[in-house]
Amino acid sequence: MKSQNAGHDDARHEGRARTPSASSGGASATGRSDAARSGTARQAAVVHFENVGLRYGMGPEVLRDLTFSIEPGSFQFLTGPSGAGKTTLMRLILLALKPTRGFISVFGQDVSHISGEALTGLRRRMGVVFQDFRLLDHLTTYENVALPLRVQGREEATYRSEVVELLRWVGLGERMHVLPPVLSGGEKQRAAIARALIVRPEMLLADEPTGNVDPGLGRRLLRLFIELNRLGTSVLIATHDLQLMDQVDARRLVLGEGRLHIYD
Ligand SMILES: Nc1ncnc2c1ncn2[C@@H]1O[C@H](COP(=O)(O)OP(=O)(O)OP(=O)(O)O)[C@@H](O)[C@H]1O
Repeated sequence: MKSQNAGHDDARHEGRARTPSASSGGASATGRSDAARSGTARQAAVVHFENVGLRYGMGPEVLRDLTFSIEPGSFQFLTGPSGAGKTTLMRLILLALKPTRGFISVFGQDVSHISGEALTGLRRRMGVVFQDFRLLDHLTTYENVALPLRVQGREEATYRSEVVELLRWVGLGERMHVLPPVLSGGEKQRAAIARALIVRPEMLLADEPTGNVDPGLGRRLLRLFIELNRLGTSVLIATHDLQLMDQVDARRLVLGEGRLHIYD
């Protein structure tokens, strides 16, 4: 594995993005400038950050000069000590926070001056597993997982078997008709994962998705994320769990002291 400070990582990411002649410097044989190629790399990336900084209120900068891309169909872990800014970075990607400085694009779209409607459209393309699950207590497990499909306006008859199959897969077949308050922490986590996966998102963001489950189930959930990734979804998993990360030879984004280091 090699480490690179994400702040000096542009050339590698341009090479990674599927742009012709993206690895050489200056004007290329195609006649396109570095700036033009960089623009294409941004458009090709699912997420692109350039010199992004974030501070809460008048506090110190929590994230500094983050420059990196998440490519279509890629799989990566986001890690770093407690308080390093993993959740903050996820919230920036989710467009729940605005950066204090720098540039962010999501699905090729500059999000600095985006309308509320366009923002909702971009968010719908992402599946999210929050650390605190965010299940609705008055809906059953089945209804929670089916909710994103209902919001899309789909008829229950078109998705019922899909939802039931996914619930069985995550081991909640017997718990689909109960309300979240009676689920265990691990069961809530699996329900939250199923709800994120049911829409087959283009990008999945998961904050500590195996934090409340035993190692066996953690491996099973990891396999589910890998399978989703094989089907084309870009996956970003924030975790402290070294054992989990050691099971996959995946890229690691490591936050420390406000900076991002990337290990491919
Ligand atoms: N809403 C907020 N207002 C002010 N400071 C905040 C806020 N949210 C987070 N912070 C601070 O920003 C820093 C990064 O927090 P964040 O939750 O992103 O870290 P983390 O890496 O996800 O931590 P953990 O692994 O413990 O979940 C911390 O110092 C935290 O105290």
